[in-house]
Amino acid sequence: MSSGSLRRRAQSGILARLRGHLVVSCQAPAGSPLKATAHMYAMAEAALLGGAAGIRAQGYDDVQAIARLGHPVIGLIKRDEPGSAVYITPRACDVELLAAAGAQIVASDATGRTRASGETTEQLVAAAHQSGALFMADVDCVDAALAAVEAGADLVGTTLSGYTLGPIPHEPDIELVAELARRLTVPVVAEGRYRTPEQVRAAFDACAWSVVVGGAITDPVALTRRLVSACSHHLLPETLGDDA
Ligand SMILES: CC(=O)N[C@H](C=O)[C@@H](O)[C@H](O)[C@H](O)COP(=O)(O)O
Repeated sequence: MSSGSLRRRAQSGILARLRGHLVVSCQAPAGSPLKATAHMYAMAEAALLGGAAGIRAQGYDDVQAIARLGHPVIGLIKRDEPGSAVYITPRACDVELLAAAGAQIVASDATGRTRASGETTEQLVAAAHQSGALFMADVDCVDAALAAVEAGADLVGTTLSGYTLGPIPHEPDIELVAELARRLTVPVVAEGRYRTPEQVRAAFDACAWSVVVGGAITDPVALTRRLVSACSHHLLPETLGDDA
């Protein structure tokens, strides 16, 4: 058995560690003052202290640092490529890098949109498996999920639901979680716009394997904005100005 297959067999224990648990996505958006590996590492430590079972992390350096904490890591590399809308781990070489950095699971766009490289989901799955990692398909709909499982994905996330067509909804897509859990035999991860304990519970009620929460925990800029929008200075008539 190749070293990749041996390592991958060990990784299936990773799925058991995530079952029924919260995974926290520790990623800082471009321009955030928190965009540094040290900050994301501290964020991951805080999430684990709070009871998260795993971390979703972006970029080689963050994945490598966070993997040292000894908990399951879902790794991805976000990269815009000309001529394609695919930006989550678009290439097989990204998959190999993430596995080398210590990600036991590599997440990649599996929406069915064409990758700039022309590589297929089968090729990215093969790269993950040869590197000893599991492949998480980030999908937006049922058809994409079915195709990803056919291509060999080990787990499927609703990560990209609401991000491939029209305006981004406010609520998470719990219906998609329920539908995928009914139709797939691989674990279904609920991800995207989860903000409250009620939503997390609803995802588990819909048979999610794990729930990934990002911005509601790790984006203080967005969290501050939400509360600032309720402050009374927004309600003052403009004519009063700041000195009133
Ligand atoms: C759509 C996309 O690019 N999602 C990314 C995937 O890695 C991240 O930016 C999200 O933060 C993550 O999916 C968690 O979602 P939320 O931050 O909504 O809890």
